[in-house]
Amino acid sequence: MDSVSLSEVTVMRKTHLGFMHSFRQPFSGVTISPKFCHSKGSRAISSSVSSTKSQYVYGESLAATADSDYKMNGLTLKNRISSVKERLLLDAFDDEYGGVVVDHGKLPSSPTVFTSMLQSSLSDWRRKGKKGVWLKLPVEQSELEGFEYHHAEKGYVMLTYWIPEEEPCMLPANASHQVGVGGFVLNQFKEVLVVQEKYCTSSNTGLWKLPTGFINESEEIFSGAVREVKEETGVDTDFLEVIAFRHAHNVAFEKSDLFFICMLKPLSDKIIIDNLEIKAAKWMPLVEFVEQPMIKGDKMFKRVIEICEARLKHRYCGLSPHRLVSAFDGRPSSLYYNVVDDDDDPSHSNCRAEFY
Ligand SMILES: NC(=O)c1ccc[n+]([C@@H]2O[C@H](COP(=O)([O-])OP(=O)(O)OC[C@H]3O[C@@H](n4cnc5c(N)ncnc54)[C@H](O)[C@@H]3O)[C@@H](O)[C@H]2O)c1
Repeated sequence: MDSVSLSEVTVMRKTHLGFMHSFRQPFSGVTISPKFCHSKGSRAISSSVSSTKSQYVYGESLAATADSDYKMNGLTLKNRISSVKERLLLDAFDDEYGGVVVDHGKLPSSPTVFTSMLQSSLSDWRRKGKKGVWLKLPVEQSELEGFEYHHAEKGYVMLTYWIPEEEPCMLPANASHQVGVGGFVLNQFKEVLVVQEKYCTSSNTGLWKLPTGFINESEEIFSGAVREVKEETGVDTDFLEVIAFRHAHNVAFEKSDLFFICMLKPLSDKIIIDNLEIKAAKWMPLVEFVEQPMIKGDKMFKRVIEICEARLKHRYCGLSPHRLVSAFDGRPSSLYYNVVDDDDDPSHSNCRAEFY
């Protein structure tokens, strides 16, 4: 992913950012402490940028005394802020996970003001019990001599520069997708394993849904689905098939989303929920699950359930993973396909597998 996830931003007087020495203010006075947030799943960022516009709009009625002028939020202000720095906070929005997203369009141009506002803002967010802070550093506000941001990981920011002026830039773009998985787990009583999420949009409050999550870096889809179901519900499962996948765009900070819906066979039935993410989990009769207005009225989930039901009746067949090494790149990998009929060995057909 190409955004920096900051669990903590420490403001210091001197610059310790290595290459970021070349950043124009306001960032050259800021050190990002390496106290990184452990991110669950492959996504270092989340789709939570769909934030609710809210409170942290400050900076008005400044009784500043003058050293030099600077611009902020369209207002001409003074650069001496000692008398007001406690009151000056960065513009930010709440996200749906109890965090804040700083409005990067309204960052002050003065380094002193930025440093002070960041300090005050962090104190304010801490006091209010906020969790994750998202702070985007626009490339326009840096002096990188023509370099562009390519992507960022926890320990670095990768920059690129294309030298030949007469040739188009051929450097490959950053990764464009996040990969999610959902588990459809059905028991012998025709009950499906469902959860209620702790953090969700108001329209989804009370919805019983399939366990979903993101796969980790270098994790297989089949093991990621089993892990997510285990983490959220405590139920052990065996992977059976990818039943369908959805491709959606502009989901997380402009990145696309691949969502693999997987059929899993339950190996246990005792539910132990993950209190951090999940409000409740249970085995719910499939008929009741399907009757929920949000499922009934949602084209995707309605179709997913129809496909799963067709699969239960052996009228449909999903894709199962087959491990192989391709001579093309020499890497072990998983090829997902279905074996509908294998005359030599009918037991090979993944479409004959039962669910419980
Ligand atoms: N949740 C659904 O109802 C739903 C519906 C359709 C598709 N999907 C797919 O499921 C996959 C996973 O999506 P999801 O909705 O389970 O993921 P999500 O956005 O709920 O994130 C998973 C967990 O990560 C944590 N998290 C995410 N962003 C955070 C933030 N900004 N701050 C703090 N914590 C944060 C939360 O604990 C959250 O429960 C995706 O591919 C998505 O397209 C989900």
